[in-house]
Amino acid sequence: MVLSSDLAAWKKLQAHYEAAKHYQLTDLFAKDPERFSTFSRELHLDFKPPHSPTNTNPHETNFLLDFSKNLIVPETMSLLLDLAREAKVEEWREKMFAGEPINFTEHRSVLHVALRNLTDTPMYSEGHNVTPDVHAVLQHMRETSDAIRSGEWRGYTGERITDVVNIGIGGSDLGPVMVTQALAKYANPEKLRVHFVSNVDGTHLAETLRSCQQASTLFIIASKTFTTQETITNAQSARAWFLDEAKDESHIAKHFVALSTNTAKVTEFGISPENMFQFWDWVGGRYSLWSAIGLSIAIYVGFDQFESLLAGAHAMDRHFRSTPLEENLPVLLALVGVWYNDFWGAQTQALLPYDQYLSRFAAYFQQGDMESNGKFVTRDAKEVNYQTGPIIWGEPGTNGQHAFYQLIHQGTKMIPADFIATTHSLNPISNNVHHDILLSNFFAQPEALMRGKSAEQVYSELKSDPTSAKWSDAEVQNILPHKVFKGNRPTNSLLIDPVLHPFALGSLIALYEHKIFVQGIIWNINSFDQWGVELGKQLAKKILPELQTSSQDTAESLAAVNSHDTSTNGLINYYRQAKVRRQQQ
Ligand SMILES: O=P(O)(O)OC[C@H]1O[C@](O)(CO)[C@@H](O)[C@@H]1O
Repeated sequence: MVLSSDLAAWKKLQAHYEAAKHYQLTDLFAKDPERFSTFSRELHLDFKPPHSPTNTNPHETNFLLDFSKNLIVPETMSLLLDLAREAKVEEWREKMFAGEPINFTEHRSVLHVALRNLTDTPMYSEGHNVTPDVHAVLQHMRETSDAIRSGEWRGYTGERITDVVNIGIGGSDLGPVMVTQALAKYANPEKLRVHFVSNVDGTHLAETLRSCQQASTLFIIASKTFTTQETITNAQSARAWFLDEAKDESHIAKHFVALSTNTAKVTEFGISPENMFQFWDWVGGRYSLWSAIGLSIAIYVGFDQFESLLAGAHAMDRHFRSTPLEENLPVLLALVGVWYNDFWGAQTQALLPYDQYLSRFAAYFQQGDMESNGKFVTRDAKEVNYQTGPIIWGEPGTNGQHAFYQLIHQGTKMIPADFIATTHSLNPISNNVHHDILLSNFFAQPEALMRGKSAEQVYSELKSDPTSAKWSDAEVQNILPHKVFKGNRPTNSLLIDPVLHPFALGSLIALYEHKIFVQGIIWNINSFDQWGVELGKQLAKKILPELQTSSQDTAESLAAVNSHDTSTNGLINYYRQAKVRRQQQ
């Protein structure tokens, strides 16, 4: 396979689209009373970590995926399933689980699924059983997080740790940020706070450290490569801040730990090997929250909760690996996404969690999806002639409703949207009235997007309203079109039952990870490398020395930089002049 658009099912879908583009969702529902049951799936997942009999957290969850409010009929789904089979989704799925080096541009397996394999079943990365290695690091994480949470781990003055600062970026930040927010209910921030510093902008570190004390702060330097400029710069500045107070470098051992694959660089930084948590190059950065990168999560909510998160993901892995495509939730989500992305010309995919705990969910999957599937050549190095990964965006409901939903309802773009909610609130305050209101919006928005509001409906509303009833016909005709909603806008609704506990969250994240995997296979791209982030980094390295000025420089004497295009030169020179002018004042 070279171009997916050459596949027979792709061509059939193109032909099918010619009929589908006239579909009206309301008609499809009117014609088919069984539509909801045809296009929805319930899934029960459970899995108990076999080696943790004392972990009494819930280890089961239920999902209801309703994809009936999509511009599909049974034939659409059957063609999309044909496409998945023709693209060899099942074979590639097996290759991933078998640890084959499917990330071929970096010669690596893609084995984040092994990180949540809490059983003794061997999983191999290119012939090596990684399960014992994974379990050993998990044990190290358990011991360390227990010691920090219990107060056994003390800082250099004998104080207990009250603040943990994770310094990392991209996959070494976004997952722990998202999950610690999502599981805040399970934490005790009065005893232990976590902070995340990612931006190389000094403001991020400086503002974070304002509420921390050296004697009670633990820094986690999270970097797979341990060469990422932002992270190493922040780590060096954190080290300087710490030593400014602690003075003696030997105290670093109690205040700095590293999460990395790069032992040499970690040692060079001054962190001892026993404070290093290993992971492996078969863990992609954006799939690494399940690895040692999750240490801040384990410290914040406790290792048992972290383990339950892994168990939830493992349960979803089992579902993904063994369930026929027709019943497979990640596959179904992926296929519906491909339908809009490649046949309807949709450019974006909104993720709209009606759950404040998931406030960073869309931000997390911006990296998860866009770094994975933002590719323009196939695995066989041919330029695609179809769309690959969509633009991912979103905010929690109901906030989004008061911000950007106007465009989703009445704008000119098709925005497929996933609505996500739980059946129960972890905070059923005021007799659960908040959750009922939240969920009434969760149900209403997809309904409104589908049904819209016709000119006739608007007309009768205007006529029955005492103010507008007095309007002239001309006035009515002038206002009326502004109040029309065309509707027919597609959505998925995902209900999680009962609550967003760690197991459920783990399953949810893995659901979207596998969705991204399936789409990447269908587009015949390598979803596991990220060369697209390199060029900007290379140019920044070249520019950095050009920004240097000396204390002798004046605005008049400063030589102009002219090694770039005139725009880049102009911007750099403006900055250099501003620097020098400031130093002259
Ligand atoms: O963990 P590291 O090596 O510091 O990398 C951080 C991030 O940088 C990237 O390589 C590029 O943004 C991501 O894939 C990765 O998550």
